Amino acid sequence: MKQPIQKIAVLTSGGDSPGMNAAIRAVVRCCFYHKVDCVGVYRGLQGLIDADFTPLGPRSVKNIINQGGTFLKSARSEDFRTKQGREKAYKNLKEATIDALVAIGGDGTFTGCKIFNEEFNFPIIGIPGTIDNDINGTDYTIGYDTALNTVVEAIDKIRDTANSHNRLFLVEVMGRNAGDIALNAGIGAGAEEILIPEEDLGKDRLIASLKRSKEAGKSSSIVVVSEGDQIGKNILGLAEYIKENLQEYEVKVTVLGHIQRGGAPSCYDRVLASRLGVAAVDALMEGKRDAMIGIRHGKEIVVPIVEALKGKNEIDLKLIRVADITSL
Ligand SMILES: Nc1ncnc2c1ncn2[C@@H]1O[C@H](COP(=O)(O)OP(=O)(O)OP(=O)(O)O)[C@@H](O)[C@H]1O
Ligand SMILES: O=P(O)(O)OC[C@H]1O[C@](O)(CO)[C@@H](O)[C@@H]1O
Ligand SMILES: [Mg+2]
Repeated sequence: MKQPIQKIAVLTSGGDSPGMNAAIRAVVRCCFYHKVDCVGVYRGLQGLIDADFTPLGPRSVKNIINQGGTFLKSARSEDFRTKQGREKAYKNLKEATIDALVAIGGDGTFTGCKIFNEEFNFPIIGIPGTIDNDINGTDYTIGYDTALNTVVEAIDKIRDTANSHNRLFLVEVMGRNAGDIALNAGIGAGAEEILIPEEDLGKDRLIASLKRSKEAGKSSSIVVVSEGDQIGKNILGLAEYIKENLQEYEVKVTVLGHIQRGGAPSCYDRVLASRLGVAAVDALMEGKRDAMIGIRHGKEIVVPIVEALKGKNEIDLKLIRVADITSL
């Protein structure tokens, strides 16, 4: 018979994302609700290897629902990629009498957790926390909505100056290999063109489209470029290409960078994080293992971790059409 869970650890791993604190808070308070102990792990999976643990109670997580970043800190751990590192992590978990783990992070974090579970049969539930929205089995990841709002606000400001000077701006946004941020923020900010890894626009089509919009009477242009897009990977090179092939505009480049990962979480992300945090602990208490809690059609769902790792949610092709039509 399985031992009942008496102590749950929680960690945040990979790139931080707004709402991670709200998720930790929900996990801690749901542990309290179930009368099980909760332990925070500092610096993600690396903290398991270094036994960097701290006890957490409901009051340890006061006043953090509105804070960006993660008070438990995050890390990208090279050690956890090694068998030796993971053995140390397991030994530390056992010594601290921790029975289960809630891991808040992205696809890399879940990959590490899946391997760890296969090796040591250790109960883990994942919560998708990444601005990239690049995880299968959940409509949204924690931090994505806030990042979208940050990007839209920034592009709105760029639009003001682009308009005043009749300029074309290339705005690079994050998303690793996923175009979700670029596509949705691009539509929200009224971008003329959006370059995403899921659709190969090609440089010639881009130039032709920008020429058309100039001829249609537009005085400025915004091109949102996903960092993972093939022709956008070298945004400065792309700017040079546009300068050579489109004399109509003065071309400028803005790389939004890590501003997209910071800031107070939106209400949507706070609520999402709270729901997924509670559902993660509930799932562990119900005996679920090796799974991720996602949100699908507005409802919390339990997704096997292997499913969550089957690539990302497909981009909605209808959105590309919406972007094309609304930028005419
Ligand atoms: N194949 C793997 N084996 C063991 N551990 C892994 C593996 N892949 C990733 N990890 C662990 O997960 C950590 C986080 O992964 P990664 O840096 O890809 O971020 P993420 O969780 O995908 O988040 P984000 O993409 O939002 O930054 C890695 O630093 C590493 O410790
Ligand atoms: O600066 P870092 O932490 O290496 O990571 C940057 C990457 O992390 C992400 O922000 C996701 O957290 C990606 O969009 C980006 O490619
Ligand atoms: Mg990732």
